Amino acid sequence: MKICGLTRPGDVQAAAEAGARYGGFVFFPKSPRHVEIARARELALEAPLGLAKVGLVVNADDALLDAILAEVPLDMLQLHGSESVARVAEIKARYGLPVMKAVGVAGEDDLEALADYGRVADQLLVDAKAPKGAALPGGNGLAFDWRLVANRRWPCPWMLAGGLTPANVAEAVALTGAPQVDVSSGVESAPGVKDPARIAAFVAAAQAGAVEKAVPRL
Ligand SMILES: O=C(O)c1ccccc1N[C@@H]1O[C@H](COP(=O)(O)O)[C@@H](O)[C@H]1O
Repeated sequence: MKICGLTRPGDVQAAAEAGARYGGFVFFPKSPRHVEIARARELALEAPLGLAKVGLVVNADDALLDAILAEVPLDMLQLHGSESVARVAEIKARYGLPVMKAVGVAGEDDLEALADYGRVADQLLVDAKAPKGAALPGGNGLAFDWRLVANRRWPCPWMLAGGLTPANVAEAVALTGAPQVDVSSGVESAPGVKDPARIAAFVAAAQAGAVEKAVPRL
């Protein structure tokens, strides 16, 4: 499980204590979850072992990636813009870190891109496609039709994202068979403010969904 958009030390602790395996830091100034590099460094240094630190960027150039990685000890990069397949491969080679590519899904036509990116990325993040004109390419609290990706396999591991909440994540996991899930706005009390109780409820519900998938109720 990944909890994205951590901005305060308490968020990092809450994610780790709930059992999340990944914590995300957003480097995108338009986002209410944006963190400056110095702040992200402090948060990353406080993260307990076992919580992989993911840096989320949107169409970042090398200068920005150089600046982030010079300061912040990240374990993975999440590319959440319109980066091409070639750019994903370039970033992976240049920085030597695992790369997760986010792909927005609204219909069947979007699934081909997942296969293409899946051949170069280490992970795929299958998110809802942002509406035209949206300020953010993700983190909008919008879900897509999960039946589109039910029981799908791609060349690399994948995470389901987009509009997940403590109330719907069990159903999303049970329906899709997603091996991992990612959430941002669904575990907040206000934009950019994570809620420890919602984080704990989300992780517990996602685990319940995985059990439901493995052992369906009769
Ligand atoms: O969280 C953000 O602010 C954000 C900004 C820019 C790109 C992506 C962002 N978040 C990612 O989007 C998914 C879905 O978010 P939500 O759960 O629907 O709010 C999230 O998992 C983040 O990885």
